[in-house]
Amino acid sequence: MKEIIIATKNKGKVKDFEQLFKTKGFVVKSLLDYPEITDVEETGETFAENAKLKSQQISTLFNRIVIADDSGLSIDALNGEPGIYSARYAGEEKNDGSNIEKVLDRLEGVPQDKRTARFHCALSVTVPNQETYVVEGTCEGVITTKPEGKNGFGYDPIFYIPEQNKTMAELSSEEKNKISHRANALKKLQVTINDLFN
Ligand SMILES: O=P(O)(O)OP(=O)(O)OP(=O)(O)OC[C@H]1O[C@@H](n2cnc3c(O)ncnc32)[C@H](O)[C@@H]1O
Ligand SMILES: [Mg+2]
Repeated sequence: MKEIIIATKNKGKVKDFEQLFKTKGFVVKSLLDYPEITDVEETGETFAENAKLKSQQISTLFNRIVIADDSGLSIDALNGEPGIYSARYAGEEKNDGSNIEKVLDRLEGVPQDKRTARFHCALSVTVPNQETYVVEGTCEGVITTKPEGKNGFGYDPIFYIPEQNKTMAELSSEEKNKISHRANALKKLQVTINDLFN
């Protein structure tokens, strides 16, 4: 099995990528396997810029092909917040429950038809000292008035997908990885990854 390094310390993302890459014959390693590596500072202004920062810095460190993911939730009624600040929306501790609570507070009283939102995922793959490829994927949804479902991570429990009639957290991992922003971005990267690893 080929090994691929994902420049993330987010357990929820690692689980998604393990599921996504398992069917493609890859073993996924992440920065959770290298706790000594310090976080890459996300100084970009877009998901794509932050993903590039992460893949380029970690690829140089390992001298290996590295994929990074920068992702988040953009809510129309909040002018696109939390956006690139999704992880730390409620504070530096990056607590999913507190982030959800802050979103629901900010959307208090906003009617159902005005709670549209989308998940964004930018994936960046860097070949050491060579090129970096960036792709993006989104998934449209509606923010619920209370969390529903135990699967997934982050904002999944409040992200309702009308076509599925479920929140992202009510989907199984397999179902999520068919329709998510991460899966939609990875589909655009598949040919490049096959070329790079064969
Ligand atoms: O930078 P890394 O180490 O990858 O970890 P991170 O959690 O800081 O990653 P981001 O900066 O990309 O922030 C992503 C945040 O967006 C949210 N998010 C991203 N993908 C999600 C998903 O599939 N379901 C729910 N929330 C998601 C969640 O709050 C994440 O913490
Ligand atoms: Mg981050």
